[in-house]
Amino acid sequence: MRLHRNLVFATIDALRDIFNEGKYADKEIGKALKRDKRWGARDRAFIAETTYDIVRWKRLYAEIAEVKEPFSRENLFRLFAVWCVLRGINLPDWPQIEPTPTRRIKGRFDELSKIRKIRESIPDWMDELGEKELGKVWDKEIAALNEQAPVILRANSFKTDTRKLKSLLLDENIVVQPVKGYDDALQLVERQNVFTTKAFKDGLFEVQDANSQLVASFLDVENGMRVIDTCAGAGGKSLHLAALMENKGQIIALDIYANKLKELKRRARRAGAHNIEARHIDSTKVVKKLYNSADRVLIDAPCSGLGVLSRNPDAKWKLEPEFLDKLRNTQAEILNSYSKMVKSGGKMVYATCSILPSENNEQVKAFLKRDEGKEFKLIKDKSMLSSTSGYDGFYMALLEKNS
Ligand SMILES: C[S@@+](CC[C@H](N)C(=O)[O-])C[C@H]1O[C@@H](n2cnc3c(N)ncnc32)[C@H](O)[C@@H]1O
Repeated sequence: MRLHRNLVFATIDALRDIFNEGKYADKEIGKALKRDKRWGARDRAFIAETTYDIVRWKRLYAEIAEVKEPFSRENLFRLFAVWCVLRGINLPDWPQIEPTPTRRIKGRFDELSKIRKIRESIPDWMDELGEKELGKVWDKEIAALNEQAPVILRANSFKTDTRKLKSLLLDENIVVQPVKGYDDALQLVERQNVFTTKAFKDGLFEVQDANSQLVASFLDVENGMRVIDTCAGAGGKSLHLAALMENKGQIIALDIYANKLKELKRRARRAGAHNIEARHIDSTKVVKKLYNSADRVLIDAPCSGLGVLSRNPDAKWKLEPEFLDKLRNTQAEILNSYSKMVKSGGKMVYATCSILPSENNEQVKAFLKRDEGKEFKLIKDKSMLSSTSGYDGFYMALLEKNS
């Protein structure tokens, strides 16, 4: 592989802002990609994938390169040199890149790979927590979460189906395959930008992980129901619920962030979902008004996101144990409060994109024991691991309120 100086420099600048200024990887990559309009698909893929790789492997590479944060520009180039050597790419003869003995990098890699938290490039606390909560499974799970996530589409059943969409995408030179066990899912054979396709602009699909596509179906919705998506964000699940309900009935999409709901409305228009009403939670009144009113309630709770590390590797470095404690309290409060929106005989799904029992089944168990949960019973739950499914880690529990 021949390395292009301007692409590498853009990558180094993005890494500087992500590592030293705490910026979000997806935003910085987006900014970097706008630097030169002449860059083609491969150039853009190089910047995105190299940046994500170095973010993912920050701890391992920093230990190999013997550099510490905050990283100077020289340090960032040393991390980049490690990336090159471990991928078998010849180091370019540039003044920014110190001549580094390849053998030394490989030797340190072999040595350091014996220690899991360094091999898997995660903070000490995360490794301890993963082992405490998942036991032996953690070893395989964290390895799977370090793999690059596949790109999965959800065919929008209002407008198309997987067979038709596959053929339309092929006309745009995008090859996809159905995913067994996931009715509306198509997997990209090769990573490509799908957002510029006509099919996307026409609202024929959303990009959504395969396991995430199981959540809306778990809620057991029917046409004509009143459904509340309490933590709707930009609407991934609301859009899916609207499709499952064939636009019949009502979906109320709530979130504490108005900007996310604005994006939800834009996506709903594109998808042709007309039965979603977005309501910003700007006071407790918004929630209270909805008590005992819904046939179905979805709580897609804010969580650690440990199940989606392959998609958001910078979460490894942004998450902190104290924040996780706060999140668990928020999850319990949300369960207490939003469960009140369920009508007698109605159902509720509590879901997270976490793999930690303390955010998942243990939250549900504790809820069922509290006063707020005494009218509910657990119908079924499902934990999805990345190491066994090949997709994001998710949890979902279906609960029913007594009639
Ligand atoms: C896992 S994300 C939701 C993703 C979304 N359902 C989707 O499918 O695209 C969790 C959401 O909960 C929202 N949130 C956090 N605290 C909340 C609260 N107290 N009430 C409602 N929403 C909350 C966050 O803004 C975030 O959008």
